[in-house]
Amino acid sequence: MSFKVFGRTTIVINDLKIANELLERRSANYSDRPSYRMMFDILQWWWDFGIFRYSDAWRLHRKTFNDFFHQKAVQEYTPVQDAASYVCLRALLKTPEDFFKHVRRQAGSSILEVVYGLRGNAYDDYIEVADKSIYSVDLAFNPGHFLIDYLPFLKYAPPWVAFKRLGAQSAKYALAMREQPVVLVQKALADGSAVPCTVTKLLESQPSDAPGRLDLIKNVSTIAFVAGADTSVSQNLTTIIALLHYPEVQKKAHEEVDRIVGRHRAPTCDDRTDLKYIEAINVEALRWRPVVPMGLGHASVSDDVYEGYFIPGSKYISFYFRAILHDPLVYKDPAEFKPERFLGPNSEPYPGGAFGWGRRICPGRYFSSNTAFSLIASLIWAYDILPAEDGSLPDSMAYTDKSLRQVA
Ligand code: HEM
Repeated sequence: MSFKVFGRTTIVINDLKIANELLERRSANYSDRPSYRMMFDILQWWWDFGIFRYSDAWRLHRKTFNDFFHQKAVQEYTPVQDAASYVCLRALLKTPEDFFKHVRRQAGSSILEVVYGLRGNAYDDYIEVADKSIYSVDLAFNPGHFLIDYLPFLKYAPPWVAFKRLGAQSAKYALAMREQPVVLVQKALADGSAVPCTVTKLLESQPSDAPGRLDLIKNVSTIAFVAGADTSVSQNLTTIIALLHYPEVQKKAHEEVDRIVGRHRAPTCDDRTDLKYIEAINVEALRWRPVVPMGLGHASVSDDVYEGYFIPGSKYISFYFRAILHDPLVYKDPAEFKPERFLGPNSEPYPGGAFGWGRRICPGRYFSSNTAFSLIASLIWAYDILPAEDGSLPDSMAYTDKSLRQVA
């Protein structure tokens, strides 16, 4: 399907076969991004390589990021993620009413510790700044939310226009969020108190006079939190909602954890290969309520033809994940939460599209799978997840309408 808004054509992919063909097999032609003018020019997220055009600058950022987050590299971080899950378990016992905050801290604090070596109160300071910037960006990723993405000349609109005022408020936080933690790490390195982390490794491994060195370090470190924290939280909250709505799934998960881990210790990421049912629960959560329901836009580089359809270059490619990941021809009873679909000899396909496709596929997916596993396995081990005392359940469809799916 395609449609035109203010002369800009958007092609919507809603079929797994087409997504695989265009975005995987022909990914050299479909790895560009549309120009996110609101984010770049107004909200000052020009450092975010997730929205860079397909270019050498993007390749350099992506490679640098990937050096720290590829499948093998993330194994080094699992003790940090497991420790964050135990902190969450204890916090839930003390103040269960702050449930959302604790689940968010598990994902956010792991990233901040791995990337900047930040611990304790430094997490709260950072969150305060980041939240103020991320709020507007969630809106800006929604196609069509800001007209400037279709009418770039609006960049010259006067400063009192609503989107400009919003931009002016949140831009200073975007820049502070990128700047402050790296400055803290530099100071810690200077006084000998730095905790080894991605930024210390980058600062120490690159010659201090290399052009653009500090910008690159700031850019790749900032994106880890902004792309990785709330996405993981969304997945984890979806899983918790599913466990409430499907008590039989929770029962099987309890049985698996009791059988394989037992009561004498809590689970860790090292149990991932053995706790297959927990693993399947996390995968099913990604399919059931995809975290980024419309993905991140791709764009074609040059003209192409697919099954007789002409696809011109520079066109915006969007996704309808619900159609792809709830296709009844691929997933039986797609509306049901059934981890079993990923187990056994006739298992259904892994919903990898939830992390995107081709050269732009989410480079944080290995890290986030550990975050999800660590939290859900620990919660199952420690608690029964039950409805409220009055028996009510959260609405399993109540999410916000932002680009990132968030429990309402
Ligand atoms: C449940 C968790 C997550 C989900 C569902 C998710 C999903 C996505 C999706 C759909 C994209 C766009 C892919 C495309 O354009 O084809 C993306 C991009 C990205 N993600 Fe994730 N993500 C998650 C966690 C993370 C984490 C933990 C990190 C970092 C540690 C991260 C870092 C990134 C980055 C840097 C990009 C931009 C890639 C590029 O443009 O080259 N993500 N993610």
